[in-house]
Amino acid sequence: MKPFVFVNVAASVDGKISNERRVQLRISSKEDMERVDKLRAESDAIMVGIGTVLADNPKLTVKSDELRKKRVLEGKPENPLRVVVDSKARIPEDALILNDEAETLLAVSKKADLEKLKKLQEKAMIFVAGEERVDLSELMEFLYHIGVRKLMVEGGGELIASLFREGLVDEIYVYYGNVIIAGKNSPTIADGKSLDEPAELELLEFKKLGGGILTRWRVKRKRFN
Ligand SMILES: NC(=O)C1=CN([C@@H]2O[C@H](COP(=O)(O)OP(=O)(O)OC[C@H]3O[C@@H](n4cnc5c(N)ncnc54)[C@H](OP(=O)(O)O)[C@@H]3O)[C@@H](O)[C@H]2O)C=CC1
Ligand SMILES: Nc1nc(O)c(N)c(N[C@@H]2O[C@H](COP(=O)(O)O)[C@@H](O)[C@H]2O)n1
Repeated sequence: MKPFVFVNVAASVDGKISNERRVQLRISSKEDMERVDKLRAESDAIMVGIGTVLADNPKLTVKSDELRKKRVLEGKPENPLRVVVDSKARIPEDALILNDEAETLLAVSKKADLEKLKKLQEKAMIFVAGEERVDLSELMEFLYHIGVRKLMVEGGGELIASLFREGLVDEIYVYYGNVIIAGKNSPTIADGKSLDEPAELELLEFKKLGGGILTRWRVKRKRFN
């Protein structure tokens, strides 16, 4: 069993999610950021890859006081669980995602350094899955087991591509901001190795939002290799 998995990313019109320096760029409009905050508040967990943590140093918390209060009234923690996919435990010990505003699960592989894990254990739950890289299917089963039913994936491109390759994505939201970023080496919505066959999607929704366009897609067929 696995949670319902949806991806949310903001891309330029040319499909980039950052530039060649891989710095955090604001692509979403104010209206889109509010939508993203609602999606976070409705989720049980929010996942990112270590590339995103190293580039952006995100907190992945719900920003609206009202939405956090609503979660508490519903008997949930103020913020969803944060999940970092990080085979070798490269996460800096002072990463904001390890702060005490929310619980964090660090998913590592057997390659992770045990001494570093001992230190990180004070700040995050550790889950080991996979020999070299984190075994994403095993991680999904574990998340379901601990009660995660709705998982939001916020990037980056390499993690998103792996999730598609393994047939783990149910839906994807792409917000196209009104910008062009360019750059052959700029990260895109799905990076890493290309899929053997393209993943087929069904368009569920599109609308103008702020200066850009919000699209929502369902993954029609899950296995591509
Ligand atoms: N505009 C937007 O909406 C967003 C933009 N971004 C941007 O994206 C960029 C970061 O993306 P990217 O560099 O692709 O990094 P990711 O966040 O996708 O992390 C990728 C890393 O995760 C680790 N990993 C562990 N197991 C797996 C697995 N099974 N499959 C895939 N990855 C795995 C790998 O490192 P290891 O082998 O060491 O474990 C890998 O290099 C930044 O520039 C950031 O600003 C990010 C999120 C959203
Ligand atoms: N939806 C969206 N729009 C953008 O323009 C973005 N740059 C991102 N980035 C994602 O949000 C994370 C930052 O979260 P916090 O504000 O620190 O809570 C960042 O790491 C990306 O995953 N998203």
